[in-house]
Amino acid sequence: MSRKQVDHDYNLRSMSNLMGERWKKVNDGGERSLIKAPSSASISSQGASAGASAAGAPAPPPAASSSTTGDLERAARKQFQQDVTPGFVYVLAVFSALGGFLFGYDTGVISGAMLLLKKELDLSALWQEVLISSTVAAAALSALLGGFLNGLFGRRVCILLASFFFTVGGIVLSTAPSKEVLLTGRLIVGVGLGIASMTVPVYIAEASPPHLRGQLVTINTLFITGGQFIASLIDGAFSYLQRDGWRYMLGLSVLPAVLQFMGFLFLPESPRWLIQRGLTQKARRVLSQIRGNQNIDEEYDSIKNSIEEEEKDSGGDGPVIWRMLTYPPTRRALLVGCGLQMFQQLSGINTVMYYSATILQMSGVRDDRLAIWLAGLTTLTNFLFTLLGVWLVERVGRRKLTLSSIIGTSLKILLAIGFLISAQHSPPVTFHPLDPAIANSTCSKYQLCEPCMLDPRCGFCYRENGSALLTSSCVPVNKASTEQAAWGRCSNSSLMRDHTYWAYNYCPTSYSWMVLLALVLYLAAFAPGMGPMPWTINSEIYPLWARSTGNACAAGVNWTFNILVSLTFLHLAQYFTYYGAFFLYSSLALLGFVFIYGCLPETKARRLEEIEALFENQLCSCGASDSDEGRQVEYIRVKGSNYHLSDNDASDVD
Ligand SMILES: O[C@H]1[C@H](O)[C@@H](O)[C@H](O)[C@@H](O)[C@H]1O
Repeated sequence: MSRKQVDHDYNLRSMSNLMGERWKKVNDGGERSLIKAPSSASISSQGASAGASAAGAPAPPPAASSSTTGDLERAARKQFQQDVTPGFVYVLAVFSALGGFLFGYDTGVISGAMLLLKKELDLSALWQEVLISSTVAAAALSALLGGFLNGLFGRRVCILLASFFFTVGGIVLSTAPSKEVLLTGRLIVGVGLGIASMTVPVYIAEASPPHLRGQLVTINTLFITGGQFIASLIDGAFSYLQRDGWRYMLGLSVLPAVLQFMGFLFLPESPRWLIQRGLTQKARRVLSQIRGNQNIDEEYDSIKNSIEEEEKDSGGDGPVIWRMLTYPPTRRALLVGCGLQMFQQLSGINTVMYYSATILQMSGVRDDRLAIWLAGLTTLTNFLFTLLGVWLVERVGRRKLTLSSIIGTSLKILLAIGFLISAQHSPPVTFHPLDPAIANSTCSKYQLCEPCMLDPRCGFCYRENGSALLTSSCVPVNKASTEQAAWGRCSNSSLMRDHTYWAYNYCPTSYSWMVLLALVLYLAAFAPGMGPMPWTINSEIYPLWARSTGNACAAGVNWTFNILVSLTFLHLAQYFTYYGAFFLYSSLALLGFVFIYGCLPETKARRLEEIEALFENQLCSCGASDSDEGRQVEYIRVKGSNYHLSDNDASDVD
């Protein structure tokens, strides 16, 4: 029997297991059960006839014509999908995804808060870096710890714990009297972030029906990007409140955190975790609650059997990570999961998310506030295009979506080109001050703005007349505040009248629009695929015994590369120039494409329990199973036996 045939049978078996004895009365007594991963065509054509049929209107006679039969199938499918997706699973997904919202909010809000904090608490550059990166570092560690906690206490307790940390962290931050207390608050929030980032996708995946799983888990990333967008609005709005504005920015996260905590007091534990812990009665109750009191016997049995099978296969005793590494399918899944998270971060998303205001300034947007609001435009783009990802994930599948997205992220090259053109048109230094103290400084040696701006000790002071730059000089920056020069016309805001400007970290240029356009295009490519898919795919590729640990490791990799990329970005830009840094990110995206093309199998519409089989072959032979992607299995219960629609003429049905 060919592999394809085996796959096909396997799928038939598992799908019919999943569906069990779900019968739908359609038409005059003809009984059928349908399942099919919805294709775009089928979705869009579920029109009025389906609605009428679902509403109980009489259906046309069976087998009259293939189009009538098609209507019936669509009606039955629609009815069926309505039945298998009771609203409760959406409530559960949304409350869980509040964890994603807090992830986005807390990582996003700090950049705007920092602008105010550094002035009010007189923070040095080191303290600013510590406050920003401490949260991400704490998240990396607690994501790893979260794997252990998840296995031990379950998903629900972990989400409760995460929202508790978010709440306490938010309160500490908003009331902090000193930078040390602020650091404590940021660390507490980081612990919550790590736990939430690895638990929420797992919890949603374990509670969702297969045909909606991708979409529901992707909602979590939608909430992450939504959190980042709201954070940028809040940053913009409170930036006008020079005193204590940061307290509101940081403290507002308490509201969604409390909401999530309250919600999870009432939401159930993951049925899969309960079965694994032997709490079978409870698991049954929860499963039927999530499935809207439908008959869950088959689903329950199939999860239970798979868990027992998995445990036999899982390579015996020892710590889970060891068993994962010594059992080839989980080892491969782990490599794919961690690789995806690594390439997500290496594509440089957080250089854009955390530094977009700075990038815009570097590209010549002079006004602070304008830069903050334009940064809001980039977070909005990220959010809107993640929404596109939610829509696409069950239609085109994870693999195609991820591949096309990572290819698109090499659009960062436009960012590089924008910076390159600006650098090539860098304004010259036309005025060399005579003061001996300054004349001997390194800054006075630069002939162009570009090298002057790349040296953190120097800034560009110039006067503008229309579009012409006059008397421009490269002078040392004031060590106490980068907002002024150490000497001369730009050392004091009262002297900076008469169209005189101080540019630290950027050069005046007329190519800012190109950078903004490149940012938007890059995000439009990144957000539907590379943003959500690493989280979604990780939530589905491990067998249950390895799921917590696999997700913990992958989330740990995500946070670790997050911190590596965001901390090195400004230094990288300094050594390789901005365009050099962006060229580097573009080439890493191409490397990621090769990895994903070779190693990522399609998991769309498969039951969590059958995904392990996708990793049974050598790693990087997954690309070969491309043909599976288009496969859609449609089952019709025809007078008592399973029937594969594509093998026969539709008019044979019933
Ligand atoms: O998937 C998310 C999302 O794309 C965010 O915008 C980004 O900041 C995170 O680092 C990433 O993990």
